[in-house]
Amino acid sequence: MIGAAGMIEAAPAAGNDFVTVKNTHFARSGKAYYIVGANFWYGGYLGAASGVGERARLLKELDNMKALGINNLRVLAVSEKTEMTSAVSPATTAAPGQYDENLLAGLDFLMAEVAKRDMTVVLYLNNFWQWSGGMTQYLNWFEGTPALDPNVTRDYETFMQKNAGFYRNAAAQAEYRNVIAKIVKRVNTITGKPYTEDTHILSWQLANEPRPGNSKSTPEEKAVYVKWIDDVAGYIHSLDKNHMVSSGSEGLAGSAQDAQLYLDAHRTKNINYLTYHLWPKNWGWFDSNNPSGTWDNAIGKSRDYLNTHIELAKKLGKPIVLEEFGLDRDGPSFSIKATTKIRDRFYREVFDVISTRAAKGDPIAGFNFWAWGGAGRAANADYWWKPGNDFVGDPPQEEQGLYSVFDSDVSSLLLIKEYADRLHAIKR
Ligand SMILES: O=C1NC[C@H](CO)[C@@H](O)[C@@H]1O
Repeated sequence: MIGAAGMIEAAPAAGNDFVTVKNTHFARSGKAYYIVGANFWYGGYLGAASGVGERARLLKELDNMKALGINNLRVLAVSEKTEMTSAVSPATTAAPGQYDENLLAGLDFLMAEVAKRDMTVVLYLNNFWQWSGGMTQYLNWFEGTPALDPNVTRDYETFMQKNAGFYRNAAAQAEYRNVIAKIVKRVNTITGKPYTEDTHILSWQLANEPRPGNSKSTPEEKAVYVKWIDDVAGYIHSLDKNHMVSSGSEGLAGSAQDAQLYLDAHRTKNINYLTYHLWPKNWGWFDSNNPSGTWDNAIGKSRDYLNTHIELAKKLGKPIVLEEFGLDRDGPSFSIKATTKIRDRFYREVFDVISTRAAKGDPIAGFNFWAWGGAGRAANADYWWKPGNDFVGDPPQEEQGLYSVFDSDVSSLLLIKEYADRLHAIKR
């Protein structure tokens, strides 16, 4: 369609209303809206017209996800240029005020194609981790400290404690707000539509997995974190009256295991719904070199984690989205040839808890598995990403194949389809 502005307009999609919160659920065009989602951090990268862009692949990935019943994508909106080898390049912003228009237009293209398929997108505006530059890169710009790559320092506790300095650094926060305004107030160069008017954006998200500090976060760090979430979410709402805002929190694992902190950080009216993530291997509950010996521990703790957060959502009276979860391939192996029997069993366990409690009316808004690898393939024998390689579900700070769900993982895709159908069938 050629719109009045002479711009190419996406065909009007079915549900042309914003997703909103209705009591403790999502609603859209008067109906319940459940997220059956994929993490697709690189969706905007594939949409670029040149350089890293692979628009033909993007269209195929979106069609394949749509066919499975996937209706939502969680996407990195902004990356920061950095010296760190564990980070993606190129980056959306090379320095304060300098932007890569090719990548920004890639996000435009993604949003235009998402609209044609009536999907929705959660766009996160920063990253607590280093794989897109993120908060440590802001501190390099404004504190002059080296951007810290935990893959190099092997010291996550120090990384997390120093990264929390981002919330207190006034110059970094000012630039972060400039970047937020750059994206939120953008006009899509493909459709001519302002992002604030795009009903296919489900929400803006402060960052990927923001944490208050490390596992020993102090009361002062926690107070700074709670205020940061409230202030930045309020700032986004001041720019955009239409869309929801979420934090991107992992839940208790990202809140120093402090439930009161998680509640305090998400009580504000500026946070419209809750998020949590589930990582049994990352958190040491599951040892993929000893699967039979650690499975019971992993699945028991995972079920507890799921149910605990649904209960926390009840306490706050807000919907909650499980927006990341994953497990590695059998072996363990990064190879696409490896089977995924254990991961499929884990996915089914997670889906069963989510779909059963959603059907009962619990404040569940859906899930996003981590992460869509699709047609992407690891390029190097050591499975590490290098500039120019395919993008897969695993960002550059992890082996390419660790948690990705590829288009050849048929058993996993069928499982996702099975549970997509279940969630979409829930009537509220
Ligand atoms: O946000 C995230 N959570 C866990 C993923 C897998 O380890 C990781 O790749 C990503 O940084």
